[in-house]
Amino acid sequence: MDTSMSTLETLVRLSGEVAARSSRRDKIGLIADLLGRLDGHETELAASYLAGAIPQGRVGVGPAQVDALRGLVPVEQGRLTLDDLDRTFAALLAVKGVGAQTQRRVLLHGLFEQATRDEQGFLGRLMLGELRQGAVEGLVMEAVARAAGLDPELVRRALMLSGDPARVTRTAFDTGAAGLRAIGLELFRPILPMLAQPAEDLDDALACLPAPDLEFKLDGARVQVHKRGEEVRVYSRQGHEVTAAVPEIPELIAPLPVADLVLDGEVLALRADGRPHPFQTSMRRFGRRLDIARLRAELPLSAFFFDCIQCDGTLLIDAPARERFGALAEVLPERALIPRLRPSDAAEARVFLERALAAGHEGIMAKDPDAPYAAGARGRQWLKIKPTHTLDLVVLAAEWGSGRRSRWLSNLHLGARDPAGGFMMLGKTFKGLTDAMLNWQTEHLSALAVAREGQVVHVRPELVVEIAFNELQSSPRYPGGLALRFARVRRHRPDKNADQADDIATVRALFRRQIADSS
Ligand SMILES: Nc1ncnc2c1ncn2[C@@H]1O[C@H](COP(=O)(O)OP(=O)(O)OP(=O)(O)O)[C@@H](O)[C@H]1O
Repeated sequence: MDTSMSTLETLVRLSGEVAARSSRRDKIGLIADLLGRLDGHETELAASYLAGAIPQGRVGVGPAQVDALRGLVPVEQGRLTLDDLDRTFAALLAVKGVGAQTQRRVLLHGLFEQATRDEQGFLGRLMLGELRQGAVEGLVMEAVARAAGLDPELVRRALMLSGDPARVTRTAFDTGAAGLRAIGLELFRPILPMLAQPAEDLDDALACLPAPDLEFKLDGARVQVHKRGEEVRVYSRQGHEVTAAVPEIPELIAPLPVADLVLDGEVLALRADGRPHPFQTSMRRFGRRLDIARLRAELPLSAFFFDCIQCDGTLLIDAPARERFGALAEVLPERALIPRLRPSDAAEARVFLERALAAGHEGIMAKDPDAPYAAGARGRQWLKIKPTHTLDLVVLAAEWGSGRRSRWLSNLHLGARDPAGGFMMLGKTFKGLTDAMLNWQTEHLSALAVAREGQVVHVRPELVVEIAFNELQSSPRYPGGLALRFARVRRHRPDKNADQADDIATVRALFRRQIADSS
């Protein structure tokens, strides 16, 4: 390796080069070259940091602290090694008790004072989790496979199960294919959820999956539940532990007579008549830390499970969906199973969709009964069928309101993700926002503010919002050449990261379909 540069400097430079290249092969080649040149511990650290993951997990540093650290005078010539970083992260986690804050500050200052300007930027993003993107992780894992001469599928699977890029890299280089195959699912370490693709409508879904299983699509929060013996923990879609907020789930799952269990499902608040509360109401319970007992009496949560990833010592991830659902039906009481049907024809499917909508639900899912559980993937094995068009977009800026709304950030500037990096603005809206939502977004967006320009507050592109709209129109005003018509906010999606928002390719595909439908 280039001995005139420290390993951190090399890594940061490479990360910039990878972002600048558009070809996936080039990106993988660059990363694989670096991994091949490093040795031992530094290889696994490099893979992990490039994938945006700190092997020790979260280091508990917030945006304000990072801003202060980035204000420190940088060095001209980098000298930090990846081992230096690793030691600092380990030390940060080890400090506890009286004086811990001061000690943490000293450690962080020590690190940032030895970093170049670019390294400071990289470290900040790494600690805030901003580098952790599925797409980048995929590239790094392919590079590991290439550098270690292994099947990329094997590496991808090991990462999916362990969620730990450093461990997968170490195993790939140390014990190869046999080691990777031995990596199983670890209880109490959530895996990425399988995701769905939108179908245009029921006919489109049936054309794609002629003999699907249909399920209600409930509008709540995704949960992954792990159980070992009596111990049960619940994780959000993002992999954060939320057990304390949803005591109904451990109460339901802990007594089940199986040694271990990993379940996938949705939790939501139902009214006394069994119809769902609006999503925002369900979210008042989910993710809550305080006052749970009181709120629980007022707003009880119900969990509905639709997948079983492990049951009683058997990993079911590669088993066909029908088998996984069979396992679910065997262990869970009927009331905790998602309403589900294998329709014998299109008419029966339509009745099921109408039943779901009449019961106040969002739509239905069509699932391939033979498909394995594809963690982290958004494929055609799961199709979602919803009657209205919605997109998950990212807030790029917000404008202070006027009149009654003058104390709130109101009009949102919305962008779709650009797979080449950044976001493409598609329009603005202040419609659909209740006072509670205005309060919430004003607080959250203020914390993300980076610059002010008159009434406009530019923010870090992190908040995802679900936008309903009537149609797309071509527009020379916006960089993607498209704009939303009659856009309104359906809800904030704090459960999603910006890299999970819809991308411009999805928007363009919608536009093409719209043109085809109207011609
Ligand atoms: N029966 C079901 N099977 C799978 N997912 C379901 C089901 N019912 C509700 N859901 C929810 O729908 C989502 C599936 O759609 P997708 O994978 O596209 O996630 P999403 O982007 O959050 O979708 P949306 O915004 O439409 O809820 C899941 O994440 C889950 O939270």
